[in-house]
Amino acid sequence: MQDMLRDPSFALPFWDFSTGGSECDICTDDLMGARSRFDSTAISSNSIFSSWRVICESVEDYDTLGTICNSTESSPIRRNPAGNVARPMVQRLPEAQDVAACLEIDAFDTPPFYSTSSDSFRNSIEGYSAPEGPYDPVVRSLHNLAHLFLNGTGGQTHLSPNDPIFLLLHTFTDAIFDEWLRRHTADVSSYPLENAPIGHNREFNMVPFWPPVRNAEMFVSAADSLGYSYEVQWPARALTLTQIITVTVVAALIIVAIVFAAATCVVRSRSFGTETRQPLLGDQYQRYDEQHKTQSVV
Ligand SMILES: O=C1C=c2cc(C(=O)O)[nH]c2=CC1=O
Repeated sequence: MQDMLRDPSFALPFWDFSTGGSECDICTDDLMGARSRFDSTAISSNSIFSSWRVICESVEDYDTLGTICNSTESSPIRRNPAGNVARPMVQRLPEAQDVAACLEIDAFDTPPFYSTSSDSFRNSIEGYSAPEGPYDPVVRSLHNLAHLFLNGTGGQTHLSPNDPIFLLLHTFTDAIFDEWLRRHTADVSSYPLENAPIGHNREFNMVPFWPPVRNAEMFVSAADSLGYSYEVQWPARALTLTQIITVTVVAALIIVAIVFAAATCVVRSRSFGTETRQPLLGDQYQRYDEQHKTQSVV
């Protein structure tokens, strides 16, 4: 893209959604559009995106027209970040620690290679399992949570690409995948060969790319496949409770050992000091009688 644009400074932006807060930090008029002051679910008229219109809004048309989308424009983009009062769990964005936890999962995917998989990096980053891996039907995390947080056009699967935040949300999601590939030096053999949902097995084509691209071909870093890399400051993993306890116990033992050693030194130096100040001849002392070759205490 840099070559096509003849702009070596061109870069794909990403939205680090792992801020843990209830603010959409990119929802400002100089970026993706602030909230309208007159309608809490609309984009401010100061933003170019307030004039954007949603296409492919009618799911019913998919069936009746026999086409995926006829490109007719309908309503404006809706967005009400953190505003889903009926679902408090999606009122806060993922935490940086969620990203760190997800990056630690070893297996790319686990049976049944579905939204119910546990200990699967794929399902964790997608956001259907807890970031650490266990599947929980109630949980929404990372990518899914970022979508649902937007609470509007960007939160509905068939509409979300209409909100320009979609691109930024997905470049960050892809950056996490890229970092996972780097950390785990993942081999394509960890990508399920069969039994994943249609389109998701290793040798299946990625719809809708043309010419066809197989999933296996994209299981390499962005630098190797597409010639770009991400500039992200990855969060360090917080210590687990076991690690905290271990560190605390070891630190306590070291402190006890130091205190004991110091106390021993003090006691020794004190007793040494007392000894040195003892009179050479005390009240009693030994006397040697040269004449009788005997010793006696006086
Ligand atoms: O656009 C999307 C909207 C989503 C909502 C969920 C959910 O977990 O309920 N997941 C989504 C993925 C999307 O891509």
